[in-house]
Amino acid sequence: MENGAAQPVIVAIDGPSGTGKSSTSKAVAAQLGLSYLDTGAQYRAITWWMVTNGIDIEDPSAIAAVAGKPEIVSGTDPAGPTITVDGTDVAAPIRTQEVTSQVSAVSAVPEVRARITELQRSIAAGAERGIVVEGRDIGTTVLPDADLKIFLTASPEARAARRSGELKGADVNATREALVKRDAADSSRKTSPLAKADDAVEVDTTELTLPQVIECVVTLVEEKRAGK
Ligand SMILES: Nc1ncnc2c1ncn2[C@@H]1O[C@H](COP(=O)(O)OP(=O)(O)O)[C@@H](O)[C@H]1O
Ligand SMILES: Nc1ccn([C@H]2C[C@H](O)[C@@H](COP(=O)(O)OP(=O)(O)O)O2)c(=O)n1
Repeated sequence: MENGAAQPVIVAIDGPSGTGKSSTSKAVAAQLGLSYLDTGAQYRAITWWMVTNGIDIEDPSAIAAVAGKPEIVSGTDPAGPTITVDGTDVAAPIRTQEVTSQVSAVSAVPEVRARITELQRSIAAGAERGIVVEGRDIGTTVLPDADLKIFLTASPEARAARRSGELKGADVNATREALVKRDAADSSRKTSPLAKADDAVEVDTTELTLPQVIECVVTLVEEKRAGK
């Protein structure tokens, strides 16, 4: 790699839940010495704040009115990503079932998306060596000029099995249903829905191991850097 080190590289990784975005993005960023941003964690953090402050999640105008209030800070070291809201570490509470079941409604509100998108762009612009940003609308909306766009997919069965494994034996069928419902909500919202960018490389991870997916993405980044 003659010229790789100097140029910051921006990698966008999108896809539905359980396709391997977080694990792949973190590992690719660590291997290549890049920063890492989990944009889902930011939407979860603002959702946690809404829930904690008793905002009516059924009322988009109530959410919009306070969307600018919480201060969300993301630490972008892939070896130990962090997330705080108004200085409080929320890494654990943003993963509760309560937040997971409300996050699609909160993240569909345009004022929420505008706020979080601005934050994401400024984090990406400040990453000196480059960054891997994962989410749902990174390649289409947040960073349309990314150097490389990946869209991860996997069958609902594979995704549910992976997630229920994580949730220590949660029922696979219930997990699958919740997953499919959230995908439908995320894909059908008006403002920047979950979608594959026209110029994204689609990688179906159903039959691939995590190390295989990581190797595939690292190779694609290295090819980009080498100008292929
Ligand atoms: N290709 C794969 N094969 C098997 N398990 C995987 C694969 N990719 C990810 N996983 C596992 O599936 C779970 C969900 O992965 P994660 O990276 O959190 O997905 P996402 O960020 O897309 O929701 C994690 O436990 C992860 O270790
Ligand atoms: N760029 C993004 C990232 C996430 N979201 C929303 C929609 C998702 O259902 C939630 C949670 O995302 P997250 O990546 O944490 O979800 P999973 O880890 O895949 O379960 O946030 C979004 O609207 N736009």
